[in-house]
Amino acid sequence: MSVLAIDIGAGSGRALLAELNDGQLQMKEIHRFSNDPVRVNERLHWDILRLFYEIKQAISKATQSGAVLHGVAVDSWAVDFGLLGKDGELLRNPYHYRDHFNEGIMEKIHDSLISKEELFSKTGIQFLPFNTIYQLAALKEKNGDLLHQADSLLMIPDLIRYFLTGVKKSEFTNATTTQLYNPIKMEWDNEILETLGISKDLFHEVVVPGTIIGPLSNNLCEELEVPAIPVIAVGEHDTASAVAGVPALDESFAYLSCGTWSLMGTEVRNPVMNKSALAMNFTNEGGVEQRFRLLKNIMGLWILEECRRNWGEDVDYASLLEEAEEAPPFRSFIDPDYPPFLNPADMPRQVQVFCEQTKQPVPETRGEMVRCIIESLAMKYRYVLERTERLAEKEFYGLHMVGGGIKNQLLCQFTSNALGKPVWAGPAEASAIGNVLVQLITIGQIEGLDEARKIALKATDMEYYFPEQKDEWSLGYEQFCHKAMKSEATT
Ligand SMILES: C[C@H](O)[C@H](O)[C@@H](O)C(=O)CO
Repeated sequence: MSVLAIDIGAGSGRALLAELNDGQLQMKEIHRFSNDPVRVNERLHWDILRLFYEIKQAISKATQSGAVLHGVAVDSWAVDFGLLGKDGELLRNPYHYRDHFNEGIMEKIHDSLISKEELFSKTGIQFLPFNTIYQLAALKEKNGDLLHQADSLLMIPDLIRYFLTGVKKSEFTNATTTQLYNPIKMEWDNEILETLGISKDLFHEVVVPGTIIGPLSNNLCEELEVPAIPVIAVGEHDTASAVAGVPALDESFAYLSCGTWSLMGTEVRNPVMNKSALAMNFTNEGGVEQRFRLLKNIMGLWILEECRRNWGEDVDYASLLEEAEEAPPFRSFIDPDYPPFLNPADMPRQVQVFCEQTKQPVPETRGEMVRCIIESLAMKYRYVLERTERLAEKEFYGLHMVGGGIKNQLLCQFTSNALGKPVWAGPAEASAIGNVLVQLITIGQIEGLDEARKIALKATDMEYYFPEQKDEWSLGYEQFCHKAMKSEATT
């Protein structure tokens, strides 16, 4: 019984054809495509119709390979959405969360409409300026017309699933990232929507991961000449699928999902919505089997990707990492979550500005810059893991690192050094694998998540990193906290 997993990240998408044979997961990547946001005048859009075209290619390739598909499912990044008109048509290409359209809205909302304390007590979600709630408030302020025309709001995977089936449903893990969903009541929070003046009629029934939504639409079956393959809602927030794909054998473990973003935290049975979680700006995003992901967003490898884009894409990663290894250690640090790093015009310059403003040596060479970024990420991982342990009231022996970022072995080693703990790295395709595993659970091939993670471990070539130069890195961490994190010293 084969399934097809479509995983769309901020930079690229992939389709994995998979099945379970004698308890062994067999997977084959049958389609890979780039995900290129499109700027039109000032606005930054996702090219959603192109992404749907690529997904149709993947379904064709899968069926032409002779596989009999018992499920297809999509996962992608969070917070972004599409609006449908009363005719069921997409009103416009969804905005990209890095668009400057949302700037200043979060402060306005909390100064005038609802306090952070009240919003956190209802949603348990971290405050990030691009959360769906602020994107909607920005639309209401700057383009209320569009909201009037709108009949439905669907998150990116919900929207693609609607294109596949014609059925409008919202999936739980992604719904929680909107900061409009109440995990205690397990429903959209109408009081928040009322306060913001956003119609609750835009929102659809929320389904949990493992729900079969329905077959591919007749139109699509005819167009692609494929059977009515069941479409399954999995952990559609890619980080939720990544956490489902973590090959952990312990009930409680620490993970770092490392890609464009770094998401660090642990898995809990109930959301942690106390004063400390609010003060440390942690989030409680929904997980598979109704678990919750207590985590924190860290800006991640986006900073390095943007430097590389600025220096020219022909600059290969390997030589950048070699130059970084040769650069002097602990020369200067940045706080990766310094807000201007979200989408600056010139990332290398922005890193230099941070070092100038904090009176640290300014990285001049690419090696110095890349080392500064990777060391700072590793130190921030320690900073966040210590706070995760405080909130979870548990010390973690080591860290599971998953996602494309584990291909950066220097980052994995520096992370182990900074934490002073072992790092177990793999799988790189955790989101796609988590997507596959939830489909296989849904069609009865695997009993549940715990068994699925054992199967993920068997299917993964794990890499192990052990801490080196512990004393030097502890001193380096003090320098990081003093130089780069002093504005956050209180949390
Ligand atoms: C905005 C980010 O996409 C989101 O916070 C993150 O969790 C994600 O979806 C990473 O792919």
